[in-house]
Amino acid sequence: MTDVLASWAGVTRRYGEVLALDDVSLDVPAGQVVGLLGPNGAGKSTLISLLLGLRRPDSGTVRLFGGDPRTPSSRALVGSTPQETALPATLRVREVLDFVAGHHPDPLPTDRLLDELGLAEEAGRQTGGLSGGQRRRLSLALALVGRPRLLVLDEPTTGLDVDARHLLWQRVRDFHADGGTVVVTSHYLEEVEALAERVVVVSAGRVLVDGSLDEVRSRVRQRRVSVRAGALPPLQHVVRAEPGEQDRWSLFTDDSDALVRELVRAEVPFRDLEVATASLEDAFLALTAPVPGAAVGGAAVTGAAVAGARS
Ligand SMILES: Nc1ncnc2c1ncn2[C@@H]1O[C@H](COP(=O)(O)OP(=O)(O)OP(=O)(O)O)[C@@H](O)[C@H]1O
Repeated sequence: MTDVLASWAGVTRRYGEVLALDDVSLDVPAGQVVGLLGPNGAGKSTLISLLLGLRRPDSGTVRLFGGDPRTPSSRALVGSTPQETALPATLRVREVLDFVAGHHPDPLPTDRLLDELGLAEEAGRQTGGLSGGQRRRLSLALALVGRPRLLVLDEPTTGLDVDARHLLWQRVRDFHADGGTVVVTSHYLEEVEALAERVVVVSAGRVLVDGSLDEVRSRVRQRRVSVRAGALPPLQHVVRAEPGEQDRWSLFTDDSDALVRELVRAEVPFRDLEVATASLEDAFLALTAPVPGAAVGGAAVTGAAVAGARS
């Protein structure tokens, strides 16, 4: 049987009136890199905080290494970087890392870690004076120093420049190549693409899609074709149609070439054609639209009906 390192089973969690997680079930087997992808407020951080034993579910069960996430022996095998890194401002980079290393039975050599994360020159600096990127890298070093089996990263590179982001990703890939398991949250498709082999799309507290990177990529990578047109016929290649100002339509599609050909073939008298990459937020909306199978033209019928009523 596959060794499951982390699991949520039928988990629901509220904050007062807010339903942050709604009956979520997920398993993370050993050796996998799982990306939790979703817009702000989707429930990603709540999933993580339950896994780390920082919060309890209202119902359902969360397991870490098969046991209660609050058990100290389980938590010793997890390395995590919280979203907001709170470091003691007056301590030096090496002091903080040595201090945390001292709490683990078999820590990684701290000099090697500082080197790998591009922090060797900052080793003698107080953490209060570090840049955002340096703080994130130190935070990853702290997560790795105890040789965890599971690495939990909550939006690890938000706000970082490209170089800092790539360096951090590389270290996470190395961890995985050595057999490590990773759960990483992000609202960047790019980050999830760089790291994860399996992607779980979370939105409004629910799991929308759970599949391979390729599978999820094909469902969330959409184009927005924008045209001015009075009325639209049903269009097969439209996943979702959104009316805008002055007869403008935003048509979301998996295949913008095919959609434009379809518009021409249907002799739609469109003007001001624009094609752009749809945002992930738009893709999430398409995924939550009540059209089974996402790539069918049902949404276009709604759009056409709206257009017809308006013209
Ligand atoms: N302490 C809290 N009190 C009240 N509501 C909260 C609290 N923490 C989270 N929420 C709400 O629960 C929902 C899920 O939040 P959560 O932080 O888990 O989402 P997220 O996907 O991690 O978003 P982000 O990317 O913005 O961190 C949101 O509606 C959020 O506003």
